[in-house]
Amino acid sequence: MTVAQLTAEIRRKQTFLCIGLDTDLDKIPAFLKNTEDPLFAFNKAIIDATHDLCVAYKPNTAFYEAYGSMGWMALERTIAYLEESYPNHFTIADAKRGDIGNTSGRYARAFFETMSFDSVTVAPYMGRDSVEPFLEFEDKYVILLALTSNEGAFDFQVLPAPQEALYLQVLRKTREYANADRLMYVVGATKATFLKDVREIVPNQFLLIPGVGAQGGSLEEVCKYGLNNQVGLLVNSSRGIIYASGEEDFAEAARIKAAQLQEQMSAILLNSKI
Ligand SMILES: O=C(O)c1cc(=O)[nH]c(=O)n1[C@@H]1O[C@H](COP(=O)(O)O)[C@@H](O)[C@H]1O
Repeated sequence: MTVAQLTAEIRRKQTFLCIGLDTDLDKIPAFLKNTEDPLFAFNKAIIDATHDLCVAYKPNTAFYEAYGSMGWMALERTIAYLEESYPNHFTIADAKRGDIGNTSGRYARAFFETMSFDSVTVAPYMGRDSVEPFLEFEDKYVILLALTSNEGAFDFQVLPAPQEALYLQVLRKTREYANADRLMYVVGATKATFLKDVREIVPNQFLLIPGVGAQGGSLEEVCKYGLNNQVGLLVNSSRGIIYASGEEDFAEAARIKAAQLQEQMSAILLNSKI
């Protein structure tokens, strides 16, 4: 899926919501746990209940890797189901990878070829040759960590390096990478005011914004500083949507939470005339 198609879907559906599939066996409803593939059964129900309210899904691979081959199989089934049933949704493998070039190339193959994700999250710490192998794939995107939502982001990401904060240098430097048009960036919703500086360096790139919902970030603040004239945002919520209920009504409860965010997004798009 291309960025142009993603933007068209955002406009058509009036939503830039990404739903995080951080599917945790300890949190899913008890009645699903005895089924043959509980992680996939949960994901399928959430996806079927919310697909018209969002434009993207982001499984975080940690939640699947934690269960070994059973978890990885559920991840494969989830991406295959999305590709088959909802091919107009943008898919993000939240894997936060990045290694020497030779190894990054294998990670890229895992997520873009063996599985058919549209994008993968990548840590920029190892620099150009750790990121560029991911950028070689046509119509596939790399979402680079710029300023993350957690408290520890202040340990390194904002340090002067030396002229400006490291996360701003990450943005500036990576614009020079081969196929930089396939780069998107992560900025945490908990750091919404920083988006002003981010947008000065990357006015046109898509930003993935996690941290509304369970982490307390504000959608209004994110939009105030982060929207561009093509929208340019994917705002993710995981726990705040998928664990709205731990009972049999979990999928309907997730739909209600997703609908609340979609309505707010639709109103923001209308007011800002984007
Ligand atoms: O790359 C990410 O998606 C990510 C970056 C970041 O800075 N903060 C962050 O929370 N995330 C991920 O976004 C999701 C947030 O989940 P909730 O806090 O439950 O909405 C988790 O999968 C996190 O790993």
